[in-house]
Amino acid sequence: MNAQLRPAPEADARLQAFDWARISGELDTHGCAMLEALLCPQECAALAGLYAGDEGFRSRVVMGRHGFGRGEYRYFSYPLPELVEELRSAAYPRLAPIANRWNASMGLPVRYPASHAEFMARCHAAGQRRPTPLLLQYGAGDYNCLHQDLYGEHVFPLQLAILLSEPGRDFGGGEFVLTEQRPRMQSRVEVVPLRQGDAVVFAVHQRPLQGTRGSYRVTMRHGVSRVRSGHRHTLGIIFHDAT
Ligand SMILES: O=C(O)CCC(=O)C(=O)O
Ligand SMILES: [Fe+2]
Repeated sequence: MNAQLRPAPEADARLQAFDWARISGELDTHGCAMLEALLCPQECAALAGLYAGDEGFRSRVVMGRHGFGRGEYRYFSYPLPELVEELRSAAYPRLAPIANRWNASMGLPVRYPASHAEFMARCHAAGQRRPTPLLLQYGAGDYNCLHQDLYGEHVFPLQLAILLSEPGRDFGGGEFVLTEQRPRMQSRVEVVPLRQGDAVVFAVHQRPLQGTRGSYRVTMRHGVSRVRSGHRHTLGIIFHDAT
């Protein structure tokens, strides 16, 4: 990798501290893995605080207007806040080998380049130029329906969500949930017990599942259960851009 393609050293070192063999194993087994305390409380508060500002976003979506749930989110504009940009480019090279392994085992031909800059070039060349990292904001009664963050032909199959608020103190309810729909079987649900600053890395839409008769594809969706009290903010880092 040349210098321009290399992720920022600070974010890279922070991610390096996690046990990637464990994360990779949990992704294979469960379709998600936690990265505890990826951000400190000050960083969480600073990021959540951006939500109310007038700058740095390309659009705002009120979920209730689209049947997406209740609550709202804003997509960042480029240039992304430094920390978001750094985490996106530093997390990607650790996830690309997992994504490539998953595609190989699902019989999918797409392979992902080693650096996020190279993957961005692929997205941008295909007209997917709009940034997808976002901040979400929920109040009492809000929720996020099960969904998949697909924004065009090019999809990176893993994404990150970082909880910026502290459960029990800032909000109640509002659990991050994932469902896994297996062919001709009943669906499985997973609740991810995030605390403030924790990240979850999870499958965007499909993942391979090792069965007794080989590997098959399962369909994943994620969402947030009803926030029962208080306010909850999340940072979402999606690696493909949008049309
Ligand atoms: O608020 C959450 O925890 C879920 C956010 C989400 O849907 C995403 O980051 O893609
Ligand atoms: Fe999402």
